[in-house]
Amino acid sequence: MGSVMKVAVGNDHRGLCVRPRVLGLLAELGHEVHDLGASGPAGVDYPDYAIPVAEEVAAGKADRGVLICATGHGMCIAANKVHGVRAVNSRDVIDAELSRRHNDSNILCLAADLLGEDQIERIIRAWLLTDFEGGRHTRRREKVDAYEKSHENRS
Ligand SMILES: O=C(CO)[C@H](O)[C@H](O)[C@H](O)COP(=O)(O)O
Repeated sequence: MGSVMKVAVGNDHRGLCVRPRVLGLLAELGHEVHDLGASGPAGVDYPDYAIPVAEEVAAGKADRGVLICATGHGMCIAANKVHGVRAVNSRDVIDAELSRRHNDSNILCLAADLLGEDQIERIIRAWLLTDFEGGRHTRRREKVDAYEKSHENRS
């Protein structure tokens, strides 16, 4: 059992089908969930869900974020526009674990169209439990952070 975290969650219309399972899993694991996802089937736009979740994580209001759309790609692209976010789109457990161990990923994006619900659950469980390894990976992450900082407030 890992530590309890605040997890912000977002989905678009294509992620709606797995939303109940994801929210249920996070609650079952004891995490504090902030649900910012679409609750109905009407077509919506993924940036409207990715960016609020990313902003919560970047501001420290949430420790982690989980975003679900059809492919995970749109959510990942949009979330990574917010400074301080390290969003990844993971298709399997090893991929998700490596994104934590080496990249300190703080948002996990998932493809509702390409992954079954059981696979999504396995990926989320592993991602939440895996720690950042630090060491040489910190130096690399800091280079990304430094680039981001040096480009803040540029238009
Ligand atoms: O996967 C997505 C973005 O990467 C989104 O879920 C989009 O909805 C997807 O691109 C499909 O769009 P559509 O309007 O649902 O056909």
